[in-house]
Amino acid sequence: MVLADLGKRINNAVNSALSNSQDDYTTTVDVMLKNIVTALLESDVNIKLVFSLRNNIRATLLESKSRSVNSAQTKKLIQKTVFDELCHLVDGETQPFLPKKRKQNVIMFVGLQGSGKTTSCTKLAVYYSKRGFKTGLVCADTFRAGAFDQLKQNAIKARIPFYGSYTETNPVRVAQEGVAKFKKEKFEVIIVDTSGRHRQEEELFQEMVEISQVVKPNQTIMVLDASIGQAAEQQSNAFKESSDFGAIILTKMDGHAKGGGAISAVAATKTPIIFIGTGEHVHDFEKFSPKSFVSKLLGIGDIESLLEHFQTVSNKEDTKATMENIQQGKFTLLDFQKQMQTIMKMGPLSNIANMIPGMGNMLNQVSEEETTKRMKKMVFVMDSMTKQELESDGRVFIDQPSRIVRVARGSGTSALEVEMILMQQQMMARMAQSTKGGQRGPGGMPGMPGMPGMPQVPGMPQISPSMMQQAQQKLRQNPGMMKNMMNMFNGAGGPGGGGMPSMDEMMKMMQDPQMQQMAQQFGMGM
Ligand SMILES: Nc1nc2c(ncn2[C@@H]2O[C@H](COP(=O)(O)OP(=O)(O)OP(=O)(O)O)[C@@H](O)[C@H]2O)c(=O)[nH]1
Repeated sequence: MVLADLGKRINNAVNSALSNSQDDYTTTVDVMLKNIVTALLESDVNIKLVFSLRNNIRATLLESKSRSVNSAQTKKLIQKTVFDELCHLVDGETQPFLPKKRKQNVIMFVGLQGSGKTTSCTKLAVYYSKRGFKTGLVCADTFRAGAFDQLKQNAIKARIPFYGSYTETNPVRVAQEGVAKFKKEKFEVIIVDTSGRHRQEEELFQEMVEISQVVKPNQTIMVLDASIGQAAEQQSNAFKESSDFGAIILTKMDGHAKGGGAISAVAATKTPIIFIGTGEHVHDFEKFSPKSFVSKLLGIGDIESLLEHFQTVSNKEDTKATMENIQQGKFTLLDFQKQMQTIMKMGPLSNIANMIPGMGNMLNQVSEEETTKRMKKMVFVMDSMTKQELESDGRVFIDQPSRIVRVARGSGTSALEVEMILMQQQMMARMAQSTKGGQRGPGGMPGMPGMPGMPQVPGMPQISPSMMQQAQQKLRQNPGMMKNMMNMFNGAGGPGGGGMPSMDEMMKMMQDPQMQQMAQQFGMGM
């Protein structure tokens, strides 16, 4: 998200206030606010909204009894007040409609041409379909040549049933027939894509009114391109007059620094933003919640979104099989392959890293391109294994090293690269073994790819023997560090400790300065 820069600037402003021991409390608050205000205005957030945020933060902080910025209580108050006010800035404070299971929910899309309507229709269809709703897509865009083909291609790729016509030119009739067909077939979510025009024409508004009258949507969603920044407010007001939409999807949040302006402008209209589009791929779609958004913006991480995202891209059957294996203390190469494929489907790694507390800068270590290349190689290696090898615990390769050479040849990699993958799978298998019998739960995040073995996040530098030696030397020179680390691991794994850390524990460790120092020495950025 391009908004990372805004988040960094706000963070810097807060952090320098927290560490300021020279100025008095009021001056510290004012300097912090000046920096936050400048950052928000430069991100195209409406000036009135920015000043209201500034006044609210100032009033809350100056009302506080404590006047020393050094007190832990004041520090907490500063952080909490800024966080809450940023949430308030992007919160429409209205609850959107939520489709109900075993009911027929019709959702109609409206928006200008090129805003990302068709793409978002498919993304939403995939979202609901992955959550067990029987979902269908109707293309009522008869205006743009190729619109039906676009929706059809997207729908086929995503395996979503669709309806449209190459010959019918009346969009109202297509919408009516499509919805009627899906209703008859007991579909639970029926999404209707309508045509967009390049400007807000009377004719377009009339068409939307007519379609709405025949399909009687339970929810109308307006799609807005975030790159228009605060102009989003004016555009959504213009649409509101003819189409009573109850929710907004903001697209192209990946490509524009003005996204913050668009979100706050829309929130000011009290229409809930339900999703944001963060790329062209069908899975580049995030459920919008003010807290999650601000957490990610400030680099606090957002496990909720990560799990949401994982649920959308993962194959339920595969995840279930892997979880069953882990519970029995197994982690086969096939499990590893499936997890890798899921990670690859999760979209740009920087998006994922941003959701994990403390991992936002992981990719600074290795470029995104290089990371993806390494991950692809891992998938190629596993694709070159036989079914029997994949379903094994990996020891067949240790017994017959000639298999390693064969796989390396088949995947265009080296024997060393194959060995590295086997080593990673073995490490995960050992962790699975340690969780056997449910004594400590699966550890890490259930079914979360790569998570049980955080140090093996693909793309992160591998630990070479010489790095290990250096780290050991550093540990010998600094026994306190070792003790601290041991304590952390011994305390992990729930009551009794000594086990695999849970996700929460893992996150705490990752944020611990000593752990971060350790990780640097091992050549792994956190
Ligand atoms: N980067 C990025 N591109 C997006 C996003 N959503 C859609 N797009 C791209 O925006 C372009 C327009 O998207 P469409 O879905 O065709 O737009 P539309 O609103 O249906 O357009 P009409 O059918 O002409 O009204 C396409 O190239 C999409 O791939 C997003 O969230 N991020």
